[in-house]
Amino acid sequence: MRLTFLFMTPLTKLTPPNLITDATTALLVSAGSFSPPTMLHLLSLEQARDHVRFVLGKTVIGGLLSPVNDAYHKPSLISAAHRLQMCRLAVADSEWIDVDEWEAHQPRYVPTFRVLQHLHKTLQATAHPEWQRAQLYLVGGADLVAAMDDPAEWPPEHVEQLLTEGQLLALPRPAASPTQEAAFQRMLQRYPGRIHYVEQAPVVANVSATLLRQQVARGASIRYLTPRAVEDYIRQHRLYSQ
Ligand SMILES: Nc1ncnc2c1ncn2[C@@H]1O[C@H](COP(=O)(O)OP(=O)(O)OP(=O)(O)O)[C@@H](O)[C@H]1O
Ligand SMILES: NC(=O)c1ccc[n+]([C@@H]2O[C@H](COP(=O)(O)O)[C@@H](O)[C@H]2O)c1
Repeated sequence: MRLTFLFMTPLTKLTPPNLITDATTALLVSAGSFSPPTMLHLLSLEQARDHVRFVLGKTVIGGLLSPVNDAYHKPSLISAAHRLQMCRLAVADSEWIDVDEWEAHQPRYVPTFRVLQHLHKTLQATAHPEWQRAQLYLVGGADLVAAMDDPAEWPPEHVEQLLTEGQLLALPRPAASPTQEAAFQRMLQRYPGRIHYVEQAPVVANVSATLLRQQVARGASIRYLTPRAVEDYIRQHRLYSQ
């Protein structure tokens, strides 16, 4: 039997309730493959936090990376054990971003709205109203939002549930195709006020996990594209090198 209950969402990096003076609080979560995590995954959360603080006027109590379950079966996925460890290394020096292992340790694939549901329940189970009332924001690239327009990939009821549990915070991603652009615009129109677009994000970069895997496979540098500890881990374990 797998002891999935042992993998609790970590709350240790959340802003202590006694330091929260704002009435409106937010928790940010980034769900993805993280195969491997890149600097842009981390920068996206930093830029999302600034947007929520300065534009939406809320106190951000924390940020989480939620690596997808192995059962997602995306061809580029390596085992969750490696992806979790790389994510832990990536956020080790962050005072506010942590890794939520719950999704990766479930016995099957977890649709993203369930990840948010689980976070909501976790916050409700604390004794702190400042955390309990935190609004959940799923942070991702505009490509993630565009993908939600495709019912074959994202069943509409999953998107509806997701936007009942929380809101979306999208960052620009370069090299979007016209089809993706159109899908993104349709999503913005379909869910007014539920999708926030950080159009003026100070840093927009064409960095993806795919790029890092390609760099490693051809023996090229990934320095500064991911934290040094992640780079070292990739080399030590000879990941992505075939
Ligand atoms: N350069 C980037 N700018 C903005 N968002 C990004 C960037 N890279 C990744 N993201 C977002 O991070 C989230 C997690 O994505 P994921 O781990 O699947 O990354 P990816 O780099 O797109 O992966 P892959 O290249 O393997 O498809 C997604 O919402 C994705 O849009
Ligand atoms: N129906 C769903 O909830 C659904 C569908 C597709 C992708 N996702 C999520 O989106 C994230 C990014 O996936 P990709 O790496 O395939 O873009 C992952 O966390 C994945 O679980 C969720």
